[in-house]
Amino acid sequence: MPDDQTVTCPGGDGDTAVTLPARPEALRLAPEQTAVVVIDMQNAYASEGGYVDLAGFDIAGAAGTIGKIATVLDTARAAGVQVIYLQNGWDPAYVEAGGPQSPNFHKSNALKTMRKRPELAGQLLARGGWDYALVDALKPQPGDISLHKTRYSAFFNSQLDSVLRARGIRNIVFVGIATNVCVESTLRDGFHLEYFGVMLEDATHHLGPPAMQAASVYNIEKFFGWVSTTADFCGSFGQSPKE
Ligand SMILES: NC(=O)N/C=C\C(=O)O
Repeated sequence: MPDDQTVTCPGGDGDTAVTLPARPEALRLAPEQTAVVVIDMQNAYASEGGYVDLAGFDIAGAAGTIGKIATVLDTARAAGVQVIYLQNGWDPAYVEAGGPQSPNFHKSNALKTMRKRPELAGQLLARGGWDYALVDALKPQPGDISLHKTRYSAFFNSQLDSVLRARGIRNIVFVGIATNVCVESTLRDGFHLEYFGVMLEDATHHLGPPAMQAASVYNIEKFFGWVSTTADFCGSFGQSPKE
């Protein structure tokens, strides 16, 4: 019977389900129908000398998310929750980025930074380069899935939807950078594709002023999904050892 305090997500009425404390409601989640999606934990977004640092954003808070995400992923793997990494960027010739006919050409701060500083051309978010690579502390483990994306939403022109559907996964736990850009874009698209999305607020980091993190948390809690924490995720799924 549905109640206002707990939402039973797909699979959440089965024997394996755990209760994840979250806002505005707790969630009943089955590990085998849940994935942790790690958004863009690349040097570009989390390391000094990476794209967002060079573009002038404050990345001081980004390092703190790395340890939180590592803890979440250890717990997820032990509980049988699928881990999926996304990496944002383009081919080294930037064909996938689009030219002047694409809004991405005009809005991507990576492309704009490279146009302003030609000595950086070919370095930012180019597949195969350091900037595109995942941070050393968060390398995929056997059984994890790695996917590429070329725009903010991980659902757009990627394999994410089919990878999830092929495994019967309907619930997504989001961690990564940036809360207000790629995390929120993906969670919103997931909502429209009927995925249940929950963001771990202390395992994400925003781009721009702190109000951006608060705005995304508000949007997600109020309109698109649920918000929880690393400690609550680990407390819930840590009780759920894989068979
Ligand atoms: N990963 C992200 O949220 N990216 C945000 C901006 C960009 O990629 O330019």
